[in-house]
Amino acid sequence: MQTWVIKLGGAVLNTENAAKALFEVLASQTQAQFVIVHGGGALVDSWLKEAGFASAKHQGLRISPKEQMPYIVGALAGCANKQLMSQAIVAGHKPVGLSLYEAGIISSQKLKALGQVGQCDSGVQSVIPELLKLGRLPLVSSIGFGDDGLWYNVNADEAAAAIAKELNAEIIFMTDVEAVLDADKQPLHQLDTNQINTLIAEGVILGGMEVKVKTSLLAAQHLRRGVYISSWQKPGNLVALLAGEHVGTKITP
Ligand SMILES: Nc1ncnc2c1ncn2[C@@H]1O[C@H](COP(=O)(O)OP(=O)(O)O)[C@@H](O)[C@H]1O
Ligand SMILES: CC(=O)N[C@@H](CCC(=O)OP(=O)(O)O)C(=O)O
Repeated sequence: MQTWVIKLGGAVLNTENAAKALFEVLASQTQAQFVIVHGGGALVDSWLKEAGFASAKHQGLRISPKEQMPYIVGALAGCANKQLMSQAIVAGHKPVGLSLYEAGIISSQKLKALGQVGQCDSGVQSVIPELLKLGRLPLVSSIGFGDDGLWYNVNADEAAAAIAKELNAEIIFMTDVEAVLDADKQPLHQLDTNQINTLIAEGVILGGMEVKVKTSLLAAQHLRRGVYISSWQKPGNLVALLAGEHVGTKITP
């Protein structure tokens, strides 16, 4: 059976029942098995603000000082993961919440200047195949651990791509916009390497979307086929994408 990794942007948690609607669609798609990798950037923003921290991003990645990590881990591996778990249960799934470590990924520091931001390295054995055999729905946060036992904040798009690679699975990125938009805010149906580089250089694609298109491109190159970025706002998008139809933006290798 084909395995699909679905990257769910954290903003899905701000729209009531949006995740539940998506999980209901997944429950109806019995021809495939699913692994959810989720973000929660907006939740991290609010938890850090409430705790009195300033938070900055560099090319879409949150600079993560050690002293902020308890809040970042609490928001992502705790609150966001467990909120999604609630909605998955209500939609009829039997979810299991995981961090990247249990999902087979070892993390390490990406760049000293970014603090505890992690990259995804060589794997440990993943428990995901066994969970899928048991009919469970893995819900993976983007909190990683290193061989050194330190915890890391990994961008959730990068985390999803690493897990898809590890599982040899298909991947879909579901975010809060219908498609990648051009300078006139019109949806772009397809993007290749050259167009991506140009739009980033022109400042049309920036922030979280910059990480997403770069990561999608790497995933597309690995899979040797197009990878889609679309919105979780219309759950029907997921059915169409699984059926191989065009929704949102296709990133081609
Ligand atoms: N060219 C672009 N087209 C669409 N969205 C863009 C673009 N450039 C930047 N963005 C921003 O990227 C956001 C999606 O990235 P991000 O917030 O990281 O999503 P997610 O949490 O789903 O991973 C959009 O909501 C939008 O604000
Ligand atoms: C290093 C880094 O940037 N980590 C992200 C992890 C969460 C995330 O990626 O959430 P979304 O998918 O909702 O954007 C952050 O702290 O915001």
